[in-house]
Amino acid sequence: MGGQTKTLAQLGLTASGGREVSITGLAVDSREVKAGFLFAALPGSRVHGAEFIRYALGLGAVAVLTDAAGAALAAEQIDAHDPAVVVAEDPREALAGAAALWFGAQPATMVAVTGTNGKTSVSTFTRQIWIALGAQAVNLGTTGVEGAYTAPLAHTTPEPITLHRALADCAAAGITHAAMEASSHGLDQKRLDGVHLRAAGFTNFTQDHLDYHKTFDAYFAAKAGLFGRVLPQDGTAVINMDDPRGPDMAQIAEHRGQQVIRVGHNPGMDLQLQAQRFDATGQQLRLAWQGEVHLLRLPLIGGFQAENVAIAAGLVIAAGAADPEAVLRVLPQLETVPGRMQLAATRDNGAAVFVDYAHTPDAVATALRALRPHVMGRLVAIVGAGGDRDRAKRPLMGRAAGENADLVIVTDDNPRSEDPATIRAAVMEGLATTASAASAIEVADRAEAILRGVDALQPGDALLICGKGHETGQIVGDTVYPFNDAEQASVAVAALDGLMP
Ligand SMILES: CC(=O)N[C@H]1[C@@H](OP(=O)(O)OP(=O)(O)OC[C@H]2O[C@@H](n3ccc(=O)[nH]c3=O)[C@H](O)[C@@H]2O)O[C@H](CO)[C@@H](O)[C@@H]1O[C@H](C)C(=O)N[C@@H](C)C(=O)N[C@H](CCC(=O)O)C(=O)O
Ligand SMILES: Nc1ncnc2c1ncn2[C@@H]1O[C@H](COP(=O)(O)OP(=O)(O)OP(=O)(O)O)[C@@H](O)[C@H]1O
Ligand SMILES: N[C@H](CCC[C@H](N)C(=O)O)C(=O)O
Ligand SMILES: [Mg+2]
Repeated sequence: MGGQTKTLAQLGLTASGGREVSITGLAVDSREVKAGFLFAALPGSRVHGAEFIRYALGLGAVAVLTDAAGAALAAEQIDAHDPAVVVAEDPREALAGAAALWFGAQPATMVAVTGTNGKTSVSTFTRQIWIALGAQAVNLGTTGVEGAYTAPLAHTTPEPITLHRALADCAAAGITHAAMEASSHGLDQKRLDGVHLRAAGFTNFTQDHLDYHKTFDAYFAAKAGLFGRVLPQDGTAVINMDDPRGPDMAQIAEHRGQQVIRVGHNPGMDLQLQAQRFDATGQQLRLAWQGEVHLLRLPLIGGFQAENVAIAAGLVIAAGAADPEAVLRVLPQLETVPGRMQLAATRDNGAAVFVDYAHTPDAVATALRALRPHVMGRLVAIVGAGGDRDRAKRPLMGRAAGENADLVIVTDDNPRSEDPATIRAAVMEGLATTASAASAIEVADRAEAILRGVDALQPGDALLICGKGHETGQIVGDTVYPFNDAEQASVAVAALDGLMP
């Protein structure tokens, strides 16, 4: 980690007995420990990280950060080695603070966004607005670090060491503005508690990740932590009040003394979406900032993208510096977020093929309904659900597709360790009670599903390929096979319209 050393005190940590050591780096996984490191032995969902203390000491760890249970496990493993042991009530929170202090720099102006759907879209639009206004900006999340500096990320909200390394790299590259995604896992595990936020946004709250959170209340509480804990009191909350849980989130923010920018369709909103008109390539939007009306064109498909744009505009305004009128003036420059209602191909007969990342019941319904006003003919949907993820959402995704498309093709989407046929059956089961049940088909091979979906398109029809968005692989077992929905859409159109050799 760059040859630097820091004492525990410099990282805000106090070891038992007041022991002080200098450390040369931090690791959350024992396998990544190097000589002189602090090993954060965290309680996990499968195993307590403290089980690996002996291993970490063998690799040269000189300090251990853990909780009381971990300290008891540590006592059994500390023999010849004598590390400094920091016992924290919440070691994940302590690690977040320590990682922030270890890496030091982060972009001066940072905002975060949470919500079941729309985080990548809002953070990407926020970055695009900042860049249009002349700032050096990035977004960080599902699609990596993007914008004026780029780097890959494996998670939507990385654990604190990876996150603060990325933020420090951004700052070193001259990035002054960053918009990040706050996933519910990330919030629950306090991964972003060391980030200095000016503003935070909330998009919506519907079903996902119940495999991890177990209940809707626990899932909501994790998201609410962005306003109730991470965003400081002098920060500004930007809340989508159209969502049924928006008012609850606004109340949590106000209770903390935060300013609230309200976004929504109803009168009285700070950013009010007054009217939208859709056409084949985008939409016309009447958007008012505190009563001042602006008419603008967005080259974006889907009414919900205007909501995401309004939240992004709210975050840029909330983060300060830019004049709100200037923010609204650059909105027509926004571009489609890769894999979010992205026009991937057009058939010779004019029918369009869109790729979208809808992987929750609400997203499937929202994306299909949003496409409808842009389309004159029938809507064809390709849908599948991921393996090793919330099982309860599968039939609901099938139903959402069946209720909102005219023809549905059910296929595979990252079955991972599960039996793909069982996942497809659960999606089909949800479809069974819908109007599209009779015409629905199951096609295991995703490339073939796309070919058949494209083949079904008549003039004026559109196909929405749900679930993979920007992804470039199909995960079967532990193998990632190259797969790209947008590419497959182009291949299918070329094959059917006779452009293939
Ligand atoms: C379910 C989940 O969030 N797991 C996170 C959690 O791990 P865990 O509690 O499952 O860990 P565990 O396997 O029980 O092990 C406990 C501890 O022992 C450590 N360990 C384990 C083995 C070993 O040999 N040595 C060792 O030190 C582990 O690093 C861990 O700290 O704590 C770890 C350390 O902070 C995280 O790396 C890990 O994220 C894993 C990689 C993950 O895949 N998370 C996904 C589900 C995730 O976070 N996704 C969200 C949401 C995306 C979305 O919005 O859809 C994201 O932000 O990406
Ligand atoms: N405001 C919204 N309301 C409802 N659905 C939305 C909204 N924004 C996006 N979606 C749907 O959710 C999908 C994923 O969007 P996006 O990637 O922005 O969400 P995310 O919250 O970052 O997802 P993830 O949890 O995977 O990080 C989109 O492709 C679209 O189908
Ligand atoms: N961040 C989400 C992405 C899901 C995308 C979909 N293609 C799937 O694999 O289910 C998750 O890991 O649950
Ligand atoms: Mg995302």
